[in-house]
Amino acid sequence: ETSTSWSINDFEIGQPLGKGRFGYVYCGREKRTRFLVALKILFKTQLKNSKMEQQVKREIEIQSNLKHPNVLRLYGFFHDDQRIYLLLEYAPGGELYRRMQKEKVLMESEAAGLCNALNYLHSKSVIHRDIKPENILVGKYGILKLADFGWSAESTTACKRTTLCGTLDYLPPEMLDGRGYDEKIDLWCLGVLTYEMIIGKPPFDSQSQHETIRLIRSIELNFPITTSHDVRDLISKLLCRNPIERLPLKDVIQHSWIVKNADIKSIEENYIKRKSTL
Ligand SMILES: Cc1cc(Nc2nc(/C=C/c3ccccc3)nc3cc(N4CCN(C)CC4)ccc23)n[nH]1
Repeated sequence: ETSTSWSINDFEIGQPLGKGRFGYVYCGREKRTRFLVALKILFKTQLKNSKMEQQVKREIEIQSNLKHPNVLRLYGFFHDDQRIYLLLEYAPGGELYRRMQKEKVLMESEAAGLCNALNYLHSKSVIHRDIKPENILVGKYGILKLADFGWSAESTTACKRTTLCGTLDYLPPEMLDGRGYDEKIDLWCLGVLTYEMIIGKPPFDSQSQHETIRLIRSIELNFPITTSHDVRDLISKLLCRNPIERLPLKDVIQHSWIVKNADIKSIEENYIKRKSTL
């Protein structure tokens, strides 16, 4: 936590983990302590051309003072004449959406952890605005880590990006109607994401984007018969067309399903138990 100024020479760079919008993310290790990190390397020239310096500055400001087990830590940053380096927490489980493709459904406890993260963000008046499996990493014991704050806070470009990337599944009705949105958008996305993690596909999934939009507008919610009553109850209270009817986070984290599933300890215990049965 000291304000030491790091340099790239303090780290051994491992294999690239992925390519973000403005540069690569590598696994890295701090030489002295052998502490694993994820190094997000951004090129200054690219940022300048796309006027993204503000965006990156905001990502750094927001994420560096967020400290929560379900929010990916930004430990610090440094730069040299060509690059900016973000020192991010290393999540050994990889990307959630890849894991969902492999394992189809997750443990209810892991999905519940996200509500705690969201509640924490809103208590710090941060709106994530882009909650979907692509922006979530899997930490130790399967604990989910909300990442990628490049689109949070006031940035209005989020919705353009979401539609650009074609993942309509997470768009709430107010965005489809071009109305304004506020932090209640995160509640809608939490409902969609919880549904997708428990059931294995998004609630308004369909072959055509047109049909998805129709389903979002009409909020046709169908649950498999195996879905537990309490998670149905929670999801139905989050996926309300009218944002003010959505269950506020303070009630979400007291919901029977969350209380039963959310605490980190039970996630760790379940995870270790599950690992031993595999
Ligand atoms: C910031 C960060 C990443 C991270 N960990 C990981 N990120 C990414 C993919 C990252 C990425 C980054 C930018 C764009 C696209 C993907 N992939 C990962 C893949 C991992 N493995 C090990 C576990 N295997 C099951 C899957 C492959 C482990 C950690 C990963 N911790 N902290």
